[in-house]
Amino acid sequence: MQLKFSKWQGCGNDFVLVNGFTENISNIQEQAIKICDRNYGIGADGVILILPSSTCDFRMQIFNSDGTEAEMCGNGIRCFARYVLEAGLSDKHSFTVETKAGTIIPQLITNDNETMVCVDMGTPVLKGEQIPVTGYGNNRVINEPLTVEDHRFNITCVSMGNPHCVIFVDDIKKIDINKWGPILEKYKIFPNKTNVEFIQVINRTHLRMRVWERGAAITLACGTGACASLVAAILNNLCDRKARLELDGGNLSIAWNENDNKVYMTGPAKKVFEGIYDSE
Ligand SMILES: N[C@@H](CCC[C@H](N)C(=O)O)C(=O)O
Repeated sequence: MQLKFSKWQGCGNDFVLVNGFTENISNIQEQAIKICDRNYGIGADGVILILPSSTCDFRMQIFNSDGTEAEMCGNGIRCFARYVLEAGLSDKHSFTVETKAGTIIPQLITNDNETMVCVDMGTPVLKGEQIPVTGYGNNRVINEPLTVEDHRFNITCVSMGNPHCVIFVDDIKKIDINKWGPILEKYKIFPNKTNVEFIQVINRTHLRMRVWERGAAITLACGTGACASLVAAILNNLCDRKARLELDGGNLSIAWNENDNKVYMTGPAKKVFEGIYDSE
């Protein structure tokens, strides 16, 4: 199979983008594992398909590096938006994208030769059963104690279409993400597993974040995770409605708007290279 692709990154969270209008991948989940392999494949945190939609301008599908399909991807949708314009699939600078998390609306903004993408990420989901997190019914899960292997965490759970478990820590450098990330990702109260964010509050407009992603392990950034973390910080009265999220791979500006209850994310997206992938 020969596949035309381009490789993109948003804050170092990297993706292989494939134009589903012209390319056809059979066994996408199996192929995503091979494509994302950093030694034997192209190497990426995920594979994103750009597809036609019957309800929106486009449809996005995102597969993690372990082949599982996720509902949404914040860094990925910014790459998606720039790809659509660059590939000439649209000449509009804002359009609607159908995802498994609902309709997402990115908008491209160019200032001083730099293009950023501002995304209407929709309304955060806060009810336990809808996130989903078991054991809390339809209540919110805010700063709830969780003891795992004798270690006590305090968790705040938010869905941005995909599930996130946010943990505030005093010193992010002291957290062993490789140990706790996979344990929490698969912990029994998360029926669909979860992404796990560790946050150190620097001040009310600056949060430092590290992430363990469901289906992908540690990544340099997670856009939906940054949105969920800002919401979690506001729910715990730790920050203002708008803040800078400092991730390992760059910065995102996130705001939770009081008027429409939606979360807005602004950040970069860049093409790294393009090519043809030859899979056996
Ligand atoms: N990195 C993405 C999220 C990708 C999906 C996630 N691993 C999941 O399984 O929910 C982002 O930028 O949001």
